[in-house]
Amino acid sequence: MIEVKNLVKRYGDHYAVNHLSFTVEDGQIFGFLGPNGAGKSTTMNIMTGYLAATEGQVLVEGHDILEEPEAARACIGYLPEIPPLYPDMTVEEYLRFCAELKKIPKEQRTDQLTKVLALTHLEDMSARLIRNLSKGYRQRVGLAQAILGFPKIIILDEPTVGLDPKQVVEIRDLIRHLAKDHTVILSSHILSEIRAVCDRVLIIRKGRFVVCDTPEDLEEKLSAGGSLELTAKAAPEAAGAVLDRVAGITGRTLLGRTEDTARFAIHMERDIREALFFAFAEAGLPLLELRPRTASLEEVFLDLTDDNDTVAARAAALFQTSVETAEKEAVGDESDL
Ligand SMILES: Nc1ncnc2c1ncn2[C@@H]1O[C@H](COP(=O)(O)OP(=O)(O)OP(=O)(O)O)[C@@H](O)[C@H]1O
Repeated sequence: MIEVKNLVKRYGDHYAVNHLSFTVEDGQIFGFLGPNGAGKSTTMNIMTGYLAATEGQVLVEGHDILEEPEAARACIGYLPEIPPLYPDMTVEEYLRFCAELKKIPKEQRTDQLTKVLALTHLEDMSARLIRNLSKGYRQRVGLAQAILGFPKIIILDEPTVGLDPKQVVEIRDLIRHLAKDHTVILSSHILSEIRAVCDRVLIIRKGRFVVCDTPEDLEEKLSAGGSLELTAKAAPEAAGAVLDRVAGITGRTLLGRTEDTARFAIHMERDIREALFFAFAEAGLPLLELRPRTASLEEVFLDLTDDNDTVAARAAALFQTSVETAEKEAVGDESDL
């Protein structure tokens, strides 16, 4: 288990990680999702002891990463965003070197190497110089070093970045395989990636906790809050002005527009279909369509991580993760924009 408590990483005035807390239970495939610059790599680097936090605490299997770094790091295998490979070594030389650094007992090294090469489908490449490997194979070597020693927790920072679709599928299969005996934490800014393999998803934005749930519950909660799709014969601004006057709307997103129509997703705290009907009628703007909608995780993610702080705060409020935090963020983060 990993417990992250109130983690802060500041660079000057900039918060790369801003009071982030979460727990990863044993046996999970835990996805760390956020747009570029959200703070995923920074958090992972702190969790693995590569970077010191400004404030907060990380406990790995009960060991504080700062106070008992050896014990904590012994539980973790880490594939950083840029794996530290030595191009002049062969794959086998490099992995033997890593096994030594990880203090794997000598008599176990050959056996472990064989297993890890098989798991990452690198058997035929073991005698190749790393400099002569393709990007996909290099990524596998990085993965192989993370798995060596078969630590309890395996942390992978963007493990499929730059890989072709076939390689992506292979890495996903490997992650699922590893998850049978290990806790796996992986980061990505690609939602489909996380959805495909993860039991639980933590979404962060600008270094802050947004929501943590199963992919299915994330979708369900957004829909359960009540969501409608509305198309009006009006310019988006005019339709938006009508929506501003209707009570009970917790958020809206413009989904599309044509020359004379605007289509919105409306999130509501109660059934407001009648009120919408009368409001548009009163404004003389015909409602062309009004229907319930279910949100895809893609939309949940886009809303939650929207560049516009108000949109993101409203989406976060739907999950009731912390309405206060969400609202504070909407007001307090203007300087980050
Ligand atoms: N050494 C540093 N000095 C100053 N700012 C930094 C440093 N490292 C990271 N940052 C900033 O901290 C924030 C979080 O960066 P981080 O690399 O953790 O994000 P990320 O979610 O991993 O993004 P990506 O998906 O692009 O890798 C960014 O705004 C980044 O510019």
